[in-house]
Amino acid sequence: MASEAEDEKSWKDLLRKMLPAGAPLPDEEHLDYSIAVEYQGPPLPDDDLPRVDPVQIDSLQTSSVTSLSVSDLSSIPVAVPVAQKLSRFNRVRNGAGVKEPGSSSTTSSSAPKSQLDLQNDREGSEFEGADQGFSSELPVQDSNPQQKPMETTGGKRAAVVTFNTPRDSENEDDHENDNEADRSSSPQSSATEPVGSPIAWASSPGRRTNKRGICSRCGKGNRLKEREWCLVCDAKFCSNCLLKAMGSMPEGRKCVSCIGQPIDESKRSSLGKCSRILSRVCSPLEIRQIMKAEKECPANQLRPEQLVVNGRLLREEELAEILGCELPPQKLKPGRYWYDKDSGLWGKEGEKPDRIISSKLNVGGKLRFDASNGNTKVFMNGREITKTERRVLKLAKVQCPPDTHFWVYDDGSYEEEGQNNIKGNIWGKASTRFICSLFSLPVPPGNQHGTNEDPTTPSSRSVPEYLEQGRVQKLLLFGLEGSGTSTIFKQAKFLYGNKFTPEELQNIKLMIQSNMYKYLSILLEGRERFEEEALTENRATSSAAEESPSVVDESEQCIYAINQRFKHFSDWLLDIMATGDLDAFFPAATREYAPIVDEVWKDSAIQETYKRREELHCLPEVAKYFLDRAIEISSNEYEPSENDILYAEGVTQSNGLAFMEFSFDDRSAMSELYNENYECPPPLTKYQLIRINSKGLNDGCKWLEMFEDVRAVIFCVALSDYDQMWAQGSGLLCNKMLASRDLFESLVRHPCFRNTPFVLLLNKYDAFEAKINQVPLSVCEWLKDFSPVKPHGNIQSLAQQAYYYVAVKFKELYSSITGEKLFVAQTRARAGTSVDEAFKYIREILKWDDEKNDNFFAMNGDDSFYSTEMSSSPYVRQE
Ligand SMILES: Nc1nc2c(ncn2[C@@H]2O[C@H](COP(=O)(O)OP(=O)(O)OP(=O)(O)O)[C@@H](O)[C@H]2O)c(=O)[nH]1
Ligand SMILES: [Mg+2]
Repeated sequence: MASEAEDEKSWKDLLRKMLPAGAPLPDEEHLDYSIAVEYQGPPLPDDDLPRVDPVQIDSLQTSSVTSLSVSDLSSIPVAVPVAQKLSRFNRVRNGAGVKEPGSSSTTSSSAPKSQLDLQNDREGSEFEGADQGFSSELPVQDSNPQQKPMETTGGKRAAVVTFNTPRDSENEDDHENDNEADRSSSPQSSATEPVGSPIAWASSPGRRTNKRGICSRCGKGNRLKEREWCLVCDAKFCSNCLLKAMGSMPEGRKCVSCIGQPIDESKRSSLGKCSRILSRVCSPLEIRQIMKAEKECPANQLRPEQLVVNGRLLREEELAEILGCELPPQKLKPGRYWYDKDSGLWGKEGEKPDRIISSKLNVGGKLRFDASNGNTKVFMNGREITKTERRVLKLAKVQCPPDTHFWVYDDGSYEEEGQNNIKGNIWGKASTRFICSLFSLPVPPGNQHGTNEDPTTPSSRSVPEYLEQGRVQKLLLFGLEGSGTSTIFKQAKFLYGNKFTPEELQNIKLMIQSNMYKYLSILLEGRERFEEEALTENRATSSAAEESPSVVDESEQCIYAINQRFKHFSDWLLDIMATGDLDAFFPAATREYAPIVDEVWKDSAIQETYKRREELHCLPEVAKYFLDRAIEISSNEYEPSENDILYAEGVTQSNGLAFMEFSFDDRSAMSELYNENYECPPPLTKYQLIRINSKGLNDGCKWLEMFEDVRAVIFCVALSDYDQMWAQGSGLLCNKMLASRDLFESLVRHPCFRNTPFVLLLNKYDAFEAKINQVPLSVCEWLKDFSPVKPHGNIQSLAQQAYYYVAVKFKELYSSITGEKLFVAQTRARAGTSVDEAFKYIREILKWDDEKNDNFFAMNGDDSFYSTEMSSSPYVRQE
């Protein structure tokens, strides 16, 4: 390792070469402002830089520290041609020291390097400022009280622009580690290590704290700051230190001292993916080179000894064969895999198939029967298949009783072992390919097998998209009956361009028409009940009054009475409903009976009955919406409007499971930032929205197990349910909000969703707003502690306060189970904009979650813009 003196000399030499002949070396005063001001020793010879001992820094007094704010910097000319930027880049590549000589602000042409640094610093500072705006200013928690004055001005963290030496950062790290021994050894090491050399700190990884967001080099920052990670040692750097620590990145993002070393495997998925911070400090051309090197350089490649296939370690040539084949496994990571070379199926050992790769590769050992840990007694090419595979085969109508042995070829054709009779093509049907995609089973890429299905059926229409399963993000939408999941689902369909086909529209029309009869029959039945009750009451009161039985014209006295014609119609309809034969009469009867439906609905007896709709259990809110238009809806020409479809019940209730695929414009403010250096934006992310209604859930939760790679669970709760009762499976009535909470809890605890983020949609906010002033939230046992702050002098409405309170209750519950943060959004599902906002919010959560996992952007969930933290809720009654 070069000594400090040598290192300083070498960068000074380099600087001289870069400057015009005879130009003086820039003085030190812009180098590290805080340090330069502090230096009070005798004048130094030109070649001797002030060396500041970290201990000395510790002892600095606040008064002697000058900080330069971002606004000060803006007066310094900062235009830097690309060539200069590159020359700086190369300088770092050459391993020159990192303690940057500054330039005088007036000699712009003679000091390209330090101007760039200033620019970088400025950019970094600006960004940090923006960050703070986003995070509502989090002060850095610094455990070193002496250090604090260095960074504070007037009690607030100033945007200090310094060229911090690693000595400083070590020092800060030391404090964070509380490692006295380390600290005392620092001055000594400064004698042998070049000040500011990345090697100086990189060779002592023990010094690095894993504190979120703290730069491993300068020791500054907080958990909200963007950082770039070293792919090898996990050290992280702020935008100021990034290039100094990583140099020209010949193997991608590695500290200079980590070059040549294999990457940390947990970061493999981020190879070649540029981060925002990098795109800020490098030009697009540089980024392209770095990303290419990161993906392609030998040191970052998988090594054969990292892979076991069918129980055997791979050899060099086998790995080459896998990686070089036509259809290699994507994103291959070290691990144990199984491979069926006849079908091309490939998966992780003990798991269901993950993808289909090229067949007939000579790699690994022999496929074992228990390779995927199946227990179905159904075998495919000798491997016992998993339950999910069997379920999908069954849905695809492939006969597979126990002890079936299939032989599947790489074109998808299959036969029973030893029968020499091809029975069909497993992936031939579009519907099968769709089901595979839904349950995360692989399908051959491309539509190579054609389709023998009618291209107008929904499943075959969308097939090419389903095949791109790698990029589809599954969103599971749940909720208790009536919470609004199907409304949200339909809104998403309208919003994101999924049109209903003419066939679907026709079915919806029939459904709306038949629902109308259903609603009317509920009203007629209720009317009968109310009439009987009223008459019984009448009889009781009149017999008590007169003591003598008299003939009373009962029908005239009761507001629930209807005329004979209506009575006939009512009896006929209720009989049909009782036998469950409604569909047999429609649509034939629809037009014929439309006038009488209209008349009956407008009849005063029915209107009186409707007034007591709270007592009619199954009458949905939308009954009036449709019955008011009975004639129009019954006509042949009727075409359901978007609203009709939205309000119609039953549109999404097939098997308790409905799905759709969509994508929407991803260019949020954040993604624009991210992509600003790229010519072509990345393809739109596809989402698959899967709605399971609560009936489907009750079914032993069998569906859940099949959705293992869900990106997010969206749980929908109707806010206005807090005063509603609901019949549980056992028939017992309970508060509907409590029932929702219990269902939510059971999903959160479900092992399938252990690592899946949850988003809670508190829906029906409009109905909630209307109700909350009439019915106190505390009628729900779980919400009885709600104590609103009096509206007087309080800008938040009662509904808003109540909403936050409910959100917090769910958040508390969620975090008590998972220790994680629950994301909450408010919706009014009948309004498209509200649902659109909710999905955009969900999209940001997914991006955030991705970035969190990729370690690119270590932001804590607590800082979500949408946070409704407990601490922020003043509505929890303080005991
Ligand atoms: N006022 C209001 N009504 C809503 C809202 N969201 C849904 N609804 C209505 O509430 C009723 C139930 O909504 P659905 O979307 O069918 O609820 P679900 O979750 O699908 O329930 P099931 O279909 O019973 O499984 C429908 O009449 C919707 O029109 C909302 O935000 N505000
Ligand atoms: Mg519904």
